[in-house]
Amino acid sequence: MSEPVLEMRNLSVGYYRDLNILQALDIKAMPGQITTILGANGVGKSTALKAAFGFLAPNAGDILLHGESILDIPPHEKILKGLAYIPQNPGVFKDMTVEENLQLGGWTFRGDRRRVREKVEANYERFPALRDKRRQITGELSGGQQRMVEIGRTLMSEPKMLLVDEPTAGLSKMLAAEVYAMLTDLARRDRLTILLVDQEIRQALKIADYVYVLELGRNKFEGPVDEFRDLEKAFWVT
Ligand SMILES: Nc1ncnc2c1ncn2[C@@H]1O[C@H](COP(=O)(O)OP(=O)(O)OP(=O)(O)O)[C@@H](O)[C@H]1O
Repeated sequence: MSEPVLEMRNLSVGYYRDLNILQALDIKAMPGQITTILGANGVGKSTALKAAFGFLAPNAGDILLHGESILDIPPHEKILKGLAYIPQNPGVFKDMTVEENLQLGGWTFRGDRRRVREKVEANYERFPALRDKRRQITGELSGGQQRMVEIGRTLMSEPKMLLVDEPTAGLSKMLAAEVYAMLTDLARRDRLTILLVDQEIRQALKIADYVYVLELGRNKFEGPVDEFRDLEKAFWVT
């Protein structure tokens, strides 16, 4: 049995002192798998990802990357350890071109221009639409295309594990399908480990290997995705 890449262990965390949104949460993301966290609005799914990346300090519990606590490691150093976070709201630099945004994601290569060029090229292969728009100011792109730029920029740093929050929010059906296909590809082909929070329950279940369902900041149930085929039985979905 392999060890988890990322583990939230007994994690209690919130936005105000003593007010825990997540209460003794246990989540494991296994290597090369897509693990999804599902639950009703406001149960704390996004909070779990923010805490995992170090934007919130837990009141109790631990977060482990390859078995080592990362609580004291600031977010930018987590990127150097192969952990990347794609938040819900696109954080692209709107005044810069698409290519400049992608290049910025290559800061981890510390000036190795050839490597940055290679990775930018790899992104154009992944998202051909971005190649066509490479010289365009990112703020002029559609919301969906900006989302692509953001995902592409995150992948520039060659992460081994991705925390992904609502990756298709605001995307057209076609772009959303591309994003899900890309996430599947990253896990199956490149063996990335993915922890995915998604409102699109059916889509998430199509690509996930393992599922956690939260209720009011706590674990409700969990299991391999096959146990969630009967949505009515597993959820509130009708
Ligand atoms: N920045 C914040 N400051 C204070 N409270 C917050 C903040 N962000 C979220 N919360 C609260 O934390 C709780 C969990 O929010 P969170 O965004 O993690 O839920 P979620 O499960 O991701 O929901 P959704 O599916 O609607 O995005 C909510 O009650 C929310 O109001």
